[in-house]
Amino acid sequence: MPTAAQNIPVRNGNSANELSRSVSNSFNPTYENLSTSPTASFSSPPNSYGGVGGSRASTKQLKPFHTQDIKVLLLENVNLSGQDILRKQGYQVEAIKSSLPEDQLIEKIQDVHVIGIRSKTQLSADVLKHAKNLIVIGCFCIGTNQVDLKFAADAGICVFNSPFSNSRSVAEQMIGEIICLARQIGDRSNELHRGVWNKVSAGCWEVRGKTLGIVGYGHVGAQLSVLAESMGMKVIYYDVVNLMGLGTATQVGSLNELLQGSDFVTLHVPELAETKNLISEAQIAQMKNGSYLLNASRGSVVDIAALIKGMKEGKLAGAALDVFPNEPAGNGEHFHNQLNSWAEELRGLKNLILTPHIGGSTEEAQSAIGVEVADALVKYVNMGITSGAVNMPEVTLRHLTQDEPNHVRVIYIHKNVPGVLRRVNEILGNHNVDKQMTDSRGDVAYLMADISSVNTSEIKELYQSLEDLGSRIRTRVLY
Ligand SMILES: NC(=O)c1ccc[n+]([C@@H]2O[C@H](COP(=O)([O-])OP(=O)(O)OC[C@H]3O[C@@H](n4cnc5c(N)ncnc54)[C@H](O)[C@@H]3O)[C@@H](O)[C@H]2O)c1
Ligand SMILES: O=C(O)[C@H](O)COP(=O)(O)O
Repeated sequence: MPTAAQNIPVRNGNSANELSRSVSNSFNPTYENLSTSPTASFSSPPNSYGGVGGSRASTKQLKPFHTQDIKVLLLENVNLSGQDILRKQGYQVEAIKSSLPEDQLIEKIQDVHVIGIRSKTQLSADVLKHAKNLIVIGCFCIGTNQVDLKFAADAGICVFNSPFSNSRSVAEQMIGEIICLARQIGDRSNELHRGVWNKVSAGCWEVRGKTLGIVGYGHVGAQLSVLAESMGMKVIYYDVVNLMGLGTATQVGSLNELLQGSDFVTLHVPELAETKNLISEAQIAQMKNGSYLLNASRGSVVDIAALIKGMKEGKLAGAALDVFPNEPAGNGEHFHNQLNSWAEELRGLKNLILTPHIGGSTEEAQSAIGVEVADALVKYVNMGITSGAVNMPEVTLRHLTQDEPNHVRVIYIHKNVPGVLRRVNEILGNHNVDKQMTDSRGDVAYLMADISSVNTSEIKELYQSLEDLGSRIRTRVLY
């Protein structure tokens, strides 16, 4: 088995590197040569990568093929911490600061193996169907609503995110905004920036003793709950799941109960069909007169026309919006009616804090997310490990060691239908299956097996036999 580029026979005057590149260019199983490996070379990992479990000295680093062939596209200014991890693997990394218009995204996604995005880039089925080589998507953020997770799973594309690394940052922003709204600090600051001294106390309040109503008591909501209580606020929350309240926070039985009892309402639910316009005219009508509404979840969760009405009528004393139904691809002067029809009207409202989706935008959060998601991508690309995946079963195996030179790791993503394991094990059965794990999630199942005593020619045969099964979604053989 070739274990390094220099061991590969040189054909047609090509250098070993050129050869290894040419054999591994096609990553998609539907392509000739393709593969995820039968014809590929093994390259030693850079020192940066510690692998999974066990001591570094004994771990055998698996690579799907020559790392230089792995193309990674990172959009939306993914933090350098993540870019560095991927570059140190030797992958080809292109990093772009903004998201891309759909036509450019489709063009670029066609030949990448890995894509990293944040909340803005829409990876719909229409886009993903062009991604012929894509094996994995990294959402360098919490939300994954921007990705068609089902389409991706059915196409054998694994999706990872960072479930909580920016939760604290969002919670702290909420605390800052709650105080700013209660004291009208945004308006006073804007006035003074214009040269106007306007010292008022009317309609300005302490937050101590006021009730905060949190809708969605997950990672962000729970962090916020603790911070708010420490400032002397009473916390109630509404969630579709029964959850234990932190401190003295109390769960209420309905959204209306929360709206009726809160001085401040903050929204921390995911974007779902059920959360679209969760807060509209009828819900605002339930809120206390002179209360405040804050949304840092997704733009679809609040009906903005209803919010504008509530603000103009004085039902709401203030609001803070960090997210919007349509958000620009990058930085610049974009917040006008062409983007969202009510933008100018919003800009004219008093005691309304508008922020450009920065809830998770802190140095701490972005650098932690960069490391977390890039690590998950490397483990998936190099070793097939799906721990933390949001659309595939979570499957992992103890690592192979240097003492196991003729072992290969087989990954078989397949339709979750009866009889597949029997057929796969018939194929693997000519070898010793050292360890194996399989799990399913919905229509898709993921099998990982380490088999021993496999020679180079057998790898291709093994691969082809698995590819020929009708249940196949994607086969990868790593060695
Ligand atoms: N503004 C930002 O920069 C920023 C940063 C992080 C997260 N977010 C958004 O905030 C959302 C929440 O983040 P999180 O980490 O707390 O998510 P999470 O998954 O930990 O928590 C979400 C909670 O909402 C609950 N929920 C779901 N549907 C609900 C409904 N209809 N009514 C009430 N509760 C419901 C869930 O049961 C869960 O407890 C994310 O999905 C993301 O869209 C925004
Ligand atoms: O889903 C998230 O984590 C937040 O909405 C932040 O998204 P961003 O990384 O695009 O700022």
